[in-house]
Amino acid sequence: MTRALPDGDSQVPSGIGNTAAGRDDPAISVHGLTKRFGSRTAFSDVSFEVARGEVFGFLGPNGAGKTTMVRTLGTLLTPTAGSATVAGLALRPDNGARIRGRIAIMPESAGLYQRLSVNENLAYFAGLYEVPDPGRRIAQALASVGLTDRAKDLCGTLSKGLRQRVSLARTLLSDPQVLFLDEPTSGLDPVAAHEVHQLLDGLRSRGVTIFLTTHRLDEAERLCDRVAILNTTLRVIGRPADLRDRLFAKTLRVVTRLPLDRPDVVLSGLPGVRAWHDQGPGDYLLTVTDPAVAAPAVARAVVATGADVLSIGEAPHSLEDVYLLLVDPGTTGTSGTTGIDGQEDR
Ligand SMILES: Nc1ncnc2c1ncn2[C@@H]1O[C@H](COP(=O)(O)OP(=O)(O)OP(=O)(O)O)[C@@H](O)[C@H]1O
Repeated sequence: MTRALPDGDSQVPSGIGNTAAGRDDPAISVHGLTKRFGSRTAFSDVSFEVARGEVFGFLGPNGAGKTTMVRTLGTLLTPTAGSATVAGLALRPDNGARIRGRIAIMPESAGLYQRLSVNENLAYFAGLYEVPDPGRRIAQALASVGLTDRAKDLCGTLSKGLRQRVSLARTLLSDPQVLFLDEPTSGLDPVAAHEVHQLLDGLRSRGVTIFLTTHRLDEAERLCDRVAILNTTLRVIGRPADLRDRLFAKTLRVVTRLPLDRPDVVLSGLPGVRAWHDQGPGDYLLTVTDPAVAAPAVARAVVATGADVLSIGEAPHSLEDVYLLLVDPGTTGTSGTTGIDGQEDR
């Protein structure tokens, strides 16, 4: 699904005649993009690609540049340097209107008129976007977010989760190829957030490309094909599972009822075991090359000493571990990091 961005592939097609590219071309292609506000750098020299139909997560701490990236790719801000294509069009001022015709942005705050009904809000925005056949489009968008029966309610009377759904319906009016969602579940309770996740699953199955910023690592892990971690510069890109494997050594945790008498003798030199240390009485963390090879060997060796094994299993790392390691290395002292040499495009 993803395409590499090889060296020298920085040429963005020029000319307003850059019509939608072929199905294999990326939905978003960013090369060396930088945005500064005066002396403040929001993001610098960022490169990545998002495939068509991909759900791409953009993670980073406060002030990392996520919203600025969304606003830049959404043609609301002009980049300071670098180039990009969005929905098959070069990111240039003279392409702004055409790009906006192919994308939609859902900002962090819903931006709805509280004293207008759901229907009136959507009709207003359909007019603004010059959506053809607005009545049908509004009905479709409302059905997509499960709000058909709330169409006449005033937006001001809706819960935050329902308003977020109206906001999502608004972005669907123009039938976008690429949807930018800036923290779509910010401030929602778990049930409302789950509903938004289900809606995004529905959009994914319809082939919409989704560019999603979030602080919620569980959300990124659950929804995104790939994630990028940004902190002014891009730190890493990859599938959540690949990032965990790439950044952390595999570890096995072995817990015995009583501490082993000679763990150094028992655990050293076993197949697939590279190193070990104890985390407490009868609690051992082993760095292994392949858990499937190491676990049976470790189990046999420990049981052969007469010890009772209470549990043995792979110690998982979460996307949160990856995030903390890259964004704030001081917060992790975890074992077995393999190190990373900065940004990586796949
Ligand atoms: N219009 C602006 N003028 C000046 N500085 C700005 C402007 N917009 C953003 N910035 C600065 O750019 C940097 C990146 O901001 P941005 O809002 O993109 O971060 P973010 O990752 O979205 O943060 P958060 O997670 O807190 O929403 C910050 O230092 C911010 O203060």
